[in-house]
Amino acid sequence: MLTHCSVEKVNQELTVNMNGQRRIIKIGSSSLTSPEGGLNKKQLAFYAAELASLHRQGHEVLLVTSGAVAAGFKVIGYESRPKLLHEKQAAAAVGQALLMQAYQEALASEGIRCAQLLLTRPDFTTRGRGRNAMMTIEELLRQGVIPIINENDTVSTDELKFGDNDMLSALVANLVGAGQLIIITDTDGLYTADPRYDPNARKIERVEEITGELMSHAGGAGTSVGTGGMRSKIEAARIAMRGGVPAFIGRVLEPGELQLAADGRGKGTYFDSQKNHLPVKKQWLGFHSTPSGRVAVDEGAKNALINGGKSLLPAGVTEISGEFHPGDVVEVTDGGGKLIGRGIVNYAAWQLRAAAGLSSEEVRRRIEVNRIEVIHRDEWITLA
Ligand SMILES: Nc1ncnc2c1ncn2[C@@H]1O[C@H](COP(=O)(O)OP(=O)(O)O)[C@@H](O)[C@H]1O
Ligand SMILES: N[C@@H](CCC(=O)OP(=O)(O)O)C(=O)O
Repeated sequence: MLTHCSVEKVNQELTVNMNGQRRIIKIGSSSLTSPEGGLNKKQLAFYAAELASLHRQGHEVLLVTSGAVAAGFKVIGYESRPKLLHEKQAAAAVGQALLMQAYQEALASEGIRCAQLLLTRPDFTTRGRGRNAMMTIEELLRQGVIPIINENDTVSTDELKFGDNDMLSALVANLVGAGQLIIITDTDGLYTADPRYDPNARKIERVEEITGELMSHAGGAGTSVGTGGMRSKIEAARIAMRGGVPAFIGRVLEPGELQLAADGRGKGTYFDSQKNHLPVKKQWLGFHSTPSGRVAVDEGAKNALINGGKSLLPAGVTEISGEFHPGDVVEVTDGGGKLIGRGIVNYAAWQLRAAAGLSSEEVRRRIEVNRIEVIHRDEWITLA
């Protein structure tokens, strides 16, 4: 199967689907701050002008920006980017205000208003909160305001974190049904190896599907202020693609380059959206929900779920961990503990412990359950 184009094939094949006018732009710390800490205001003003230009072209523009920790740590008195959670939170609390002030001033000089949205993971994993965030964003866009989004670092503990803002940008892109996700970074796209270390690394212009081989090309962060590196950007692109949103990862350094990135002519790598993208319910299940437990299944059930498009029946269940109730999301693994997917479970954990390994007939005789399927195929997503 074709995974990514050869470097020779390049641009003429860029038939990226970018009909939607709604663009999510993600800017990383390394593009906005200096390694010693503090905002690079000139650079930030440049991006603001690029956003303004895109906005004037009639696009609905949403910005996901990092930089709060990097902007704030020096002001607090830390010598380098802090590692401890409470220090990062303190730095972000200082830096976020500086970051917003800088965007607000820069965009105002372009005649554009902006708004701050600070989100945490539960804003996506709890359906009502996700809807509220979406309604707010919709109203801001209707009023011509650019929403500026960052993680709410002050209240995010490690378990609640998105991981990094690359992931946040993909979740936002799916939430608002964006036409394109543009991840701006300090390198002009994805290479076959980290170009900092491998002079023979070749650029990949276009990706149709993200495979394990492609993931293996990607390394960690390039600078002391960046966090996720190329790997987290590809993960973000994967989530956007599965949600039907095409993505771009690359560099925007000269005036007009953001528009070029939006037009399919940017300096970076383009990721196609998948034709059979997931319906919203399955996106939520796969990428936004928080599993309450784990269910291991045997090989027959694994095959039925992944290849047969079938529901999971009690007979295929071998192990249960965690406490869950009907309607909760559980992770499903194979016998070796490898994740194969997630689904909405119809049993409480205690019921499933009693039903595991039994035929459906036997289960009906012994336990009162609303549905015999442990997970119905319509409430299942394969993640293997
Ligand atoms: N295969 C690869 N192709 C391109 N860049 C890579 C690759 N692997 C690792 N990188 C590194 O990822 C860095 C970008 O990630 P990061 O430092 O987290 O930036 P940001 O702050 O923009 O999120 C690049 O500077 C680059 O050195
Ligand atoms: N919320 C953090 C984001 C950290 C982060 O993800 O950074 P990056 O890898 O530069 O996008 C901040 O604003 O500092």
